[in-house]
Amino acid sequence: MLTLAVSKGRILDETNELLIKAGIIKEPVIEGRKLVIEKPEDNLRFILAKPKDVPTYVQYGVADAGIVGKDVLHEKGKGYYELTDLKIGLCRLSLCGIKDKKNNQGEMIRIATSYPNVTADYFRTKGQQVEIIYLNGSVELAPLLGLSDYIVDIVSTGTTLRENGLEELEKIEDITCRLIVNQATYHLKNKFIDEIVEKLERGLSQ
Ligand SMILES: Nc1ncnc2c1ncn2[C@@H]1O[C@H](COP(=O)(O)OP(=O)(O)OP(=O)(O)O)[C@@H](O)[C@H]1O
Ligand SMILES: O=P(O)(O)OC[C@H]1O[C@H](OP(=O)(O)OP(=O)(O)O)[C@H](O)[C@@H]1O
Repeated sequence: MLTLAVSKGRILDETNELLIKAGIIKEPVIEGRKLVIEKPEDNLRFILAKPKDVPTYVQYGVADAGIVGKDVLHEKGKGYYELTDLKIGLCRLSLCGIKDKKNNQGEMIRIATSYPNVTADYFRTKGQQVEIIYLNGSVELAPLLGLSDYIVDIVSTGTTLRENGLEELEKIEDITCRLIVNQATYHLKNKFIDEIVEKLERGLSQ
């Protein structure tokens, strides 16, 4: 039996589609109030977790493996093996700001984001000092209200930016979901993990 932590919310439908296509499960994992879902017929148990918590469950070994976006992994660091790019949950992390706005020279730039580590890495690489303001969501509000000069956030269709008079200035990275595996599980249940990876890769190429 393998325990798989999957992300609740917007990527669950695509996750189900891929797991079914790969022949790993027969019926979808349904998001309701039940958070642990047993699928003895597939020799699997699913944990429905908040995306940002998936790496924690895997790192501590209460889940053997997990499916979660690269944005979360980049932000939360290591402690697990990242095995497969699942090519679902496609979006990008970008630096965005108010259309055509110029900043005052010489002032420290403020960036609002839910991704403070990714943002800090990005500006460190550029050699630019910035002030990072953490927000949980609706980050696009920050430049509109004068809380920040820019934001670093997920862009998918670009609708949220457009509807708020913002523009994408620089893409930081493309995001897709990854299969991550607990390090001990990887060694102890190697055959099962290899089988899952093989099935996923076959599912992806269909
Ligand atoms: N347009 C998008 N906006 C946000 N996340 C997206 C988008 N497209 C794909 N994703 C992926 O989905 C994940 C976020 O899923 P979701 O929005 O359900 O979680 P959340 O941010 O925890 O939600 P909530 O807003 O309820 O706190 C991201 O980590 C990212 O990998
Ligand atoms: O380019 P788009 O297709 O408009 O998608 C991007 C938006 O979607 C996400 O927000 P979400 O809906 O998760 O809400 P949040 O702002 O509360 O995180 C993200 O943070 C952007 O705001």
